[in-house]
Amino acid sequence: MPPIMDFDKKDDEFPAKLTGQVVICSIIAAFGGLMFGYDIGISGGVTSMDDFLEKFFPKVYVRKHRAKEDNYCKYDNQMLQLFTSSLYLAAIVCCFFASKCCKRFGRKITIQLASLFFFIGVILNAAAMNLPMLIIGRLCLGAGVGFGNQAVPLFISEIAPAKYRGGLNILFQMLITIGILCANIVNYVTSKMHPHGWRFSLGGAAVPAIFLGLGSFLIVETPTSLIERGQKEQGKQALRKIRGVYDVEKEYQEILQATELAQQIKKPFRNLMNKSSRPQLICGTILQIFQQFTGINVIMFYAPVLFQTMGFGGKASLLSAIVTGMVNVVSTIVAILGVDKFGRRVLLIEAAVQMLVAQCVTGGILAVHLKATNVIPKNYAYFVVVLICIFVSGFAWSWGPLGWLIPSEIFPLETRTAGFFFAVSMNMICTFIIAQAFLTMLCHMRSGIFFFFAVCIVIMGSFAYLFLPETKGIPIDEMNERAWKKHWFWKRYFDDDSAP
Ligand SMILES: OC[C@H]1O[C@](O)(CO)[C@@H](O)[C@@H]1O
Repeated sequence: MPPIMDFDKKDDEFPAKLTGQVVICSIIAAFGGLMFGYDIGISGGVTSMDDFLEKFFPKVYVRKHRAKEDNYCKYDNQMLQLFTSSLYLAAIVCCFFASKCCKRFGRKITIQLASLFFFIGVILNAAAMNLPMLIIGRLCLGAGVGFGNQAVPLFISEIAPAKYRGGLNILFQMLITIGILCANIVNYVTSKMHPHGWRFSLGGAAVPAIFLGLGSFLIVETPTSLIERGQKEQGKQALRKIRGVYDVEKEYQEILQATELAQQIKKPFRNLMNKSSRPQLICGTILQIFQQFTGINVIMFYAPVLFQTMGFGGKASLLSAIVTGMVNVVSTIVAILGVDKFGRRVLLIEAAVQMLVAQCVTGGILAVHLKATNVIPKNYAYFVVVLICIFVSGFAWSWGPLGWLIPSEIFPLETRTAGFFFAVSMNMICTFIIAQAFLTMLCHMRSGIFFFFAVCIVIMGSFAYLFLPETKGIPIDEMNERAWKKHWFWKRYFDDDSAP
C-alpha cells in the first residue's frame, strides 16, 4: 500500500504576502477561462435551437421533427459534431505554438494573442452566413483556446505564492465554469428570439474576449519568464512587486538557479523523454486524459440535447442545463477553498467514488426506462437531473480544476512549458474525441455509454490513489526533491538522473 504523503511540516519558505497585484493579475488572466467556458457551453444550446439547425444543418432539423425518429440517434450527424469539435482541433495545433511563444516571448504576450484570436472568431461566428464561415470562426476561437489554456495556468502558478497556488490556479477553472453557466443562461434567453437568437449567443463571446484583451495590458509578466529571457533586474523588481516584500533574495536565487539549469537544456521536448522527466510527463498527461474520460463534456456540450433525448421539451432542457451549470460553479468554489487545505489526492479520490455512483445509477435508469422513441417517466427524469448534478459537483471540486493545476506545478522549469504543452494538448485531443464521437456513441451504445465512463472512472480513481504524489504547499521549483523523489513508485526514476 503506498503511503499517503503529508508535506504539511515544511510549508512555503519564501517571504510573501498575497498581494492585490497577484489577485488582480490572476483574475484578469483567468478571463481566458471565461472565454473557453463560454465557447464550451454555447455550442450545446445553439445546436438544439431550431433556427440554427434549419440554417446550417437542415437534415438534422428534419430528423429532429420526425415523430418516429429513434431518440438516441436524432442528433447523430458528423457535421453537427464538427461544429462543436473543430474548436478543439485548432486548439491542439495552436497550443504547440503557444508553448514556444510562452517561452520565447513570455506569458503575457501569449495571453494577448489568445484574446486577438478570440475576437476574430467571435466576429466570424456571429456574422456566419454559411457552414464554412461558422467552422472557420470556431477554428479561430480554438486558436484562442490553445494560446489561452497554455499560458494562463502557467502564468498563475508562477506568480502565486506556493501557499495559495492551488486556490489561485483554480480561478482559471472557476471562470471556465462561470463561462459555461453564462452561455447556458444566454442560450435560454436567445432561444426565444427568432430567427437570429443563435447569433446573439455566439456573439456574446465578445464580452469575455474584450475583457481579456483590455485586461491583458494591465497584467505583469511573471518573474520567472523575465529572468528566463535574460531580464534579471526586471524579474527581481517584478518579484518584489507581486510578493509585496522587499527581501525576495531567496526566491529570486531559487528562480535564477532553476533558470540557469533550464538554459543548459537546449531541447526541452527531447529532455522530456529522459527517465527523470517521465513521472511528471506521465502524471500530467494522464490526468488530463482522465479529466475528459470522466464524461464531463457529454454533459457540458450536450446537456440540452441529452435532456431532449430523455423526453424533456426544448425549454426544460435548456433550463436543466442552467441548473447543472450552477452546480458546476458552486462546487468549484469548494475546490478553491479545499485544495490547499485537504490536498489534491483526497479531492480526486473522493470525487471518483461520487462520480462512479452517479454514472452507474443514471445508466441504470436510462437502460430500464428509455427505450427507443420513448420518453422516461417525469419523476425519473428529474431524478436523473439530480444524479447529473451529483456527478458534476464531484467533477467540479476535483478532476476539473486539478487537471490544470497539477500539470502546471509538477514540472521543473527546464521542461515546464514543454511538459504543460503535452498536458494541455492531451486535454484538447480527448475533448475533441468526446465532442466528435459522443452523439454517435449515444446512438450506438445507448445507455451503455454511462457504464463506459463508469469503467474509466474506476481506472482513474485507482491511478490517483496509487500513483499521484501530494503536491500541496510545495514550492514549485522544489517539486522533484520533495514530491517525486519521495514517492514510493516514482522515486526509482531518479536513481540515476543522467540515465536516458
Ligand atoms: O467544467 C467543465 C469543463 O471543464 C473542463 O474539463 C476543462 O477543465 C472542460 O473540458 C469542461 O467542459
